[in-house]
Amino acid sequence: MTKSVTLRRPDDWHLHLRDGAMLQAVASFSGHFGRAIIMPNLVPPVVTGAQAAAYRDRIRAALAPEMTLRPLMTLYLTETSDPADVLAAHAQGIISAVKLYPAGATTNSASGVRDFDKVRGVLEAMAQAGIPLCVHGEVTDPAVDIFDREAVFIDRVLDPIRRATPGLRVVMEHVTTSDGVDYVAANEDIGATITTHHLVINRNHILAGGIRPHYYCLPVAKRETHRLALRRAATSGDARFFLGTDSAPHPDRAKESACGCAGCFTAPNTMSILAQVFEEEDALDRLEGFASLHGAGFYGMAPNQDRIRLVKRDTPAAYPTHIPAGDETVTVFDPGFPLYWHLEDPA
Ligand SMILES: NC(=O)N[C@@H](CC(=O)O)C(=O)O
Ligand SMILES: [Zn+2]
Ligand SMILES: [Zn+2]
Repeated sequence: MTKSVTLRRPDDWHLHLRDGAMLQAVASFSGHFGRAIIMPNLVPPVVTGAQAAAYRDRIRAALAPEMTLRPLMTLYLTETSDPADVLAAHAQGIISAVKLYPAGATTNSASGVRDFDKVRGVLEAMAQAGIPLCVHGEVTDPAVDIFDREAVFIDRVLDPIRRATPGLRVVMEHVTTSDGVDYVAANEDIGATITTHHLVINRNHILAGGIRPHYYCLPVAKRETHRLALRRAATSGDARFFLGTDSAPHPDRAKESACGCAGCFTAPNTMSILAQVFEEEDALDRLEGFASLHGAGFYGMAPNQDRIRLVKRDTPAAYPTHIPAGDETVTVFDPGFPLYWHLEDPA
């Protein structure tokens, strides 16, 4: 008997679409989502409401008319961000959230925050207005081991910010550790996105038997116990955990380098991989919550009205291993197993 699962159309609560030729190349691969929170770490970053509106329009123009994706924009928080501009952009419906990058923590984060006291005014205004703060949760202290940077961030930065700013709604983006999962599960006014790739790979995939740049992302994948904790959280039914693919395309040239950059491009095969993961966890009935309901609930939005169907067939689903992007190529995330779950859209 053919296995299948029908879901409300899923949303992606953490997505990088880039700009220019890369935007043109990758946008359609996320076209089947209902909505996506678009990350603002362009060069230069999306800092003002006007920049966010212009970027939103470039994204809309890159999507074919039949695509369902609606971009939900974010502002990149800097130490000089103007609370009035943030509030106005939200009041005008241009932005859905603000993104906090600790300076130097990840791709294009140089304009991020060094001194968290400097953004206190913006965070207080956001708490008042109910604007969520999306956080890249890693410290940048070179003395802290890269595998510990998420756990240390919770103690040194995230928890103090939340205590100092009651009512601030925080999304711990791309949570990668059991420490992160436990912190979210124990608190209110907080949610967490979990990526597709962190449900599949642990740190061995990056380093054992040769260095594999296409599995390198930030936060870096941790040891197996953490991957298992993420799987439990994603399949738990707890509404604080929801899908944010963090699909983050880079040209192969930039990843296959002596100093390769961080990011996995998972947009093309995310739904097939997630169906496989949830089937392995005997939790296919919870995929809809994770991918289609919990995130919308956190952001105070209704679920999408229409549905998609995932069908398990005898033959693997076809997806490209690489895609062209201008003069470059981008490698699609390889989960390391064949994908028998096919996306049927509409259901
Ligand atoms: N996740 C990544 O490894 N990279 C992201 C940035 C980010 O989300 O931290 C990117 O923009 O390439
Ligand atoms: Zn990040
Ligand atoms: Zn990201």
